Amino acid sequence: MADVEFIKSQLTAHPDFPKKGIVFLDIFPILRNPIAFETLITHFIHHITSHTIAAAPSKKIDVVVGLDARGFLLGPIIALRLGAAFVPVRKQGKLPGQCVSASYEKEYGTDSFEMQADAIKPGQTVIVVDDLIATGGSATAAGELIAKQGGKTLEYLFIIELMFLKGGSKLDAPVYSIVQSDD
Ligand SMILES: O=P(O)(O)OC[C@H]1O[C@H](OP(=O)(O)OP(=O)(O)O)[C@H](O)[C@@H]1O
Ligand SMILES: Nc1ncnc2[nH]cnc12
Repeated sequence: MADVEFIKSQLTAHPDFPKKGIVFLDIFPILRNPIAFETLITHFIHHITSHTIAAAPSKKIDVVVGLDARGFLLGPIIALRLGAAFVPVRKQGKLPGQCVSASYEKEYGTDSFEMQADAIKPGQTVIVVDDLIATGGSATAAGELIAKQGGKTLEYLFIIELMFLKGGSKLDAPVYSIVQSDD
């Protein structure tokens, strides 16, 4: 648990950003500190190998999906360490070629997500990685895109979970978060 407290100690809170009434939790101080960043990635990998993969029927993860934009800072590193593919979910209009799309509402607005149509093959096992879950709108949309392609989401992983918004209850697979915030 010392690593959890260390990771938590790096986070900063910014009241009324990007809108009045939102307390924005910033993960970038973790990335500025190489020891904290390494602790974070090692923590995720330990959880994924000892719990997620151990519980998976196929005993492997084929694809790590990262959400635009802060999920891109974590997903590729985790994918490389697992020997898995990395697939981005991007905000609408950024990906070339045929895409699947899903609209969603989040804590401070609405958006649309896309994934390249051939990015996940039917039956592949997938985990979704992002910095934070608030309402769960973003993660729900990502889960829809994975399901549309026949992928099987095993777990959603976040650094931070805003417990009071109960976003995890909307998702089609279990949530793992390192830090749980009640305010
Ligand atoms: O659970 P939700 O209510 O959907 O909110 C969580 C999402 O909101 C933030 O991203 P944001 O859309 O602000 O995009 P950014 O990473 O590009 O700043 C955060 O990084 C999550 O992706
Ligand atoms: N409170 C929050 N802090 C940081 N990112 C967010 N994304 C949605 N809500 C957020």
